Amino acid sequence: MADAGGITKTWIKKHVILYTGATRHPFTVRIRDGSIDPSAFKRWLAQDYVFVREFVPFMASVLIKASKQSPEDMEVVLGGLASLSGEIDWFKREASKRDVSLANLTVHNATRNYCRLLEKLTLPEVEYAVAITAFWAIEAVYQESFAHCLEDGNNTPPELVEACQRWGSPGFREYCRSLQQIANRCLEKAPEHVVAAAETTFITILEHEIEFWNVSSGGT
Ligand SMILES: Cc1ncc(CO)c(N)n1
Repeated sequence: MADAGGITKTWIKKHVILYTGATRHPFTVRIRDGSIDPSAFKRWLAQDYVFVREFVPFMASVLIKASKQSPEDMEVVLGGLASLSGEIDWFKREASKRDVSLANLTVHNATRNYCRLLEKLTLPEVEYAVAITAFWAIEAVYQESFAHCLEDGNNTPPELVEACQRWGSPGFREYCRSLQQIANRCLEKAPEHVVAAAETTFITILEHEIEFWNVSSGGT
């Protein structure tokens, strides 16, 4: 990924085991190999619908913090927030196509725990540098995971290509790069304790992403 370098790039290297665990998880590698079990994809679809609905207030909280920092930051975050309305519609259409009910869903523990983290990160006392780093990390994991399903040599089932393109497209890669640049700039100016909190949050997000993929793969 042509990333923005900076502090976040050093964290990707420092925590490469976790980062690889989140961005090359068996769930998405099976999509790329064409060996994904349809029931696993349906499980992921339902759980990610729950996640994306919780992602909205978190992104709104980042937008508020960004608006106090810089007009450019606010516009990048606003672009992401604006796309969520269409994303929720996409989940509903996909669920309907695949006979996945989005009503009375069983919310798995990994999904519930990840949503609880989002709620904590939404709080006003969470520093902007921590919040924007979290936002970038969450988006970057999906970007790298699904871009891999579209790269040369993939055997991704045709009916799953659109899902992979949602997060694996060059446009989404550029959006993630913009978020990474903002995070790097904030971290360069941040006091040490804030940088430490952002790194801890980065690690925690990778752990939650791995647990979330595990559920889709049939884990607990
Ligand atoms: C669990 C999860 N992480 C990241 C994204 C990217 O928005 C998503 N849709 N779901």
